Amino acid sequence: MSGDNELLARLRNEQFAVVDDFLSLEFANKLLRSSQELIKSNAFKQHRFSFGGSLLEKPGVFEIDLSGPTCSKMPSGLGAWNDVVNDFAPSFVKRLAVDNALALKSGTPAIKVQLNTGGGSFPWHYDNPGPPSERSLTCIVYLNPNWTPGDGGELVLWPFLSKQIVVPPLHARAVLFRSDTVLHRVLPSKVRRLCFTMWCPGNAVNRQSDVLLSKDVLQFRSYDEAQAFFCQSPLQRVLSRAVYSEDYLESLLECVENESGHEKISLQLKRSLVQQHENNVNQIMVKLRPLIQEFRERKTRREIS
Ligand SMILES: O=C(O)CCC(=O)C(=O)O
Ligand SMILES: [Fe+2]
Repeated sequence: MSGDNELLARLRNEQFAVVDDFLSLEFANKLLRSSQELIKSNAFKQHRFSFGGSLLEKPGVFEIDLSGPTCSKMPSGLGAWNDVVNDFAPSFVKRLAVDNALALKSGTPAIKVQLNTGGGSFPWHYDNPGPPSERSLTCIVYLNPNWTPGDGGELVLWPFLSKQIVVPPLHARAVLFRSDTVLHRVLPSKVRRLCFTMWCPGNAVNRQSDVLLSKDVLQFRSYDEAQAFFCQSPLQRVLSRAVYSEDYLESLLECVENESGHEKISLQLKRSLVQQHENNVNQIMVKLRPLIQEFRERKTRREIS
């Protein structure tokens, strides 16, 4: 239990935590074997995501939604994944339910098993981008006993205006973070890479003060004070795409243009993604230009220091 308290303190103070040996080696290996059965029976489906009104494929990323209606009908069954759904995940949520800030809802969280191959990546994003999402805590668990540097597939966390943290997807390692304040991406994976994610919903996410950037909120006495505020507030999501504009676009194109897909995206789709991204950024700039410019400068200073 003291382990849980330490974990919760880290989540409160830093908004993320990396936990090695999160699973026993025996359980991690069992999950790996069940995943291999599921791969053989073609149970993993193409991952899709929406951007600017289009539903796009992430080439090289496949998944099984363990909360979905189809998973009980898997040809070979879920094997050890049943233990995650019925026992491991709900007891994990129960252990962390003491934390008032996360205010986790009890029960089984949403769970996804994910397979990346041949260059599959994720662009910069928040797992909880705003209402109607109820995600409070993300917990990703990696199942890659043979991962070595050079394989790619690292998770990169980017706490607001802070340094990037690159996390190798090592076997039985978990990465936990607040779904509404931790910007992150996944680097292209050159080898087969497995993980599962538990998204735990909370009762206290996306309150008005987390989504509405009013004039009252913007009464800062200094940019240092503003930075300290946005670092810990989900309101950073309003600014993030403009502050990290180049990084968002570069990672988005890297993700959808991955050539392991059936065909390269058309020039027309690429243009419309760039346009949509620029529209989003301009909408933020029109309202908050001085603040964004200052934060962009602070970001650059951090990168070169
Ligand atoms: O594959 C990972 O390490 C994380 C994937 C992710 O960010 C997501 O599913 O939202
Ligand atoms: Fe994510």
